[in-house]
Amino acid sequence: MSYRDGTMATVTAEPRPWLAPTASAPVSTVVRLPGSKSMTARALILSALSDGPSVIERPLRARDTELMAAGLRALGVAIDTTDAERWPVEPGPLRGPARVDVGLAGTIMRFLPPAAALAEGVVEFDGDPHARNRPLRPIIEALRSLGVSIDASATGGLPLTVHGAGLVEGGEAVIDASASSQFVSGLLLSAPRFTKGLVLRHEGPPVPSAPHLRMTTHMLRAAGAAVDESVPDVWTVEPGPLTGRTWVIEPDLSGAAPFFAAAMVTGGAVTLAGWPAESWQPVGRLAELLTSLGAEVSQGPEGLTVRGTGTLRGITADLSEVSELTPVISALAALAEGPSELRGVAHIRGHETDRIAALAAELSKAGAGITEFPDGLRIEPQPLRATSFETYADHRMAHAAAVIGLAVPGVNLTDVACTSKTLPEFPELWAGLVARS
Ligand SMILES: O=C(O)C1=C[C@@H](OP(=O)(O)O)[C@@H](O)[C@H](O)C1
Ligand SMILES: C=C(OP(=O)(O)O)C(=O)O
Repeated sequence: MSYRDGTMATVTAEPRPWLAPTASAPVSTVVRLPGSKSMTARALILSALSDGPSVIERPLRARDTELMAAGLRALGVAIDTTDAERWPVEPGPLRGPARVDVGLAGTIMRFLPPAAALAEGVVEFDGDPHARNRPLRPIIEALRSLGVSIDASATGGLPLTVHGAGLVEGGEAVIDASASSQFVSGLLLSAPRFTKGLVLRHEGPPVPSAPHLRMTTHMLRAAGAAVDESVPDVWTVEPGPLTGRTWVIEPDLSGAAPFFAAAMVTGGAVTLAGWPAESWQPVGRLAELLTSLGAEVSQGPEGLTVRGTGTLRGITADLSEVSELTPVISALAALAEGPSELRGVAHIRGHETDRIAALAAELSKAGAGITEFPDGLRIEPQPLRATSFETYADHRMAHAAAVIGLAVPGVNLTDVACTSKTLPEFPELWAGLVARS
């Protein structure tokens, strides 16, 4: 059997030890960052499932999105990623056999299998060693209940094989999406193409990352789908065509978080250029959190600006809506004037690494007082010290270490290359930021 191979774009960079630069003056600058990972991923899937061509403007070009594009190409979609600013997508009949490398991307391992189920032929999925530990079983079981044939590992995750039948019947499904909102997003994104559409009901502890679910439903509607989410924990997607269109991707708000943190730690100001007047990302929640930590947040024609005030307060916060911000907020908490308690994020133990355990271990090594809870951390600031900071192949652990390094000389990251997951330019952008301080 000959495979079209979606694994060729894998850039598993060699570990790159890195001494985090320390800031000697306030960081004050305007940063230009690439597009949102989450929006780029959704735009790629929706464009691939549309009945005409699309263009993705200002996409994120990073490991997660390049692997997503490679996976879709392996299924027969033409995606030209030559121009960093503009990716034309030409959908074609989805077909296997194909192999998809998901890297360590939750978006790929949860968004692509439902699309692969629409293909004709066998589609195999695997990824980085740790990707095999990330939760997947609920979405696989939901797909099976919708009539899709899938072989998964004994643990219910990767590696897995989807036996695409060229169509998915669809209908009603029940899922426990408390371990990841991406289970819901993944099913909804392909649902307009299911013969009967989808009525998906969540049963279990609350679904995290509500803003990401809203991003999914907004983008589905923008592509012409009829979606109803008026009943809590129930999403209804009518069957129907998706329309090709131009997607303009917003700058990545979570990717901007460490840069905003740099302004806060150094008493400077960082503006994220190109921030839209209306956003599909949870900018209100981020502004609220940074303000309670002591920052001033404002929006103007130049972009979104975060200003450090010289005060960094500890906070008590439920981060379930914006859980991917936990590492950077934890770094700020470790440098704050008083203790913080960050809760509501049990599911981030299933992110790129067990982020609660990883933050507890590395912040303790740096000298902070840490109490670990099943769903979060209490952080007691103490004078911090030089340390070897393990990054666990997790881009956001690297961001957290970089933020601490601004204030603490001698923070040595075991690897900064893991930032290529969402921002390959991170080390250079960060060094430039500090050099200008
Ligand atoms: O749908 C998405 O694009 C994402 C949803 C969230 O996942 P979880 O709900 O698993 O936290 C978020 O943390 C992740 O970085 C991106
Ligand atoms: C949780 C994250 O990623 P993923 O999309 O791989 O789940 C993240 O980027 O913080």
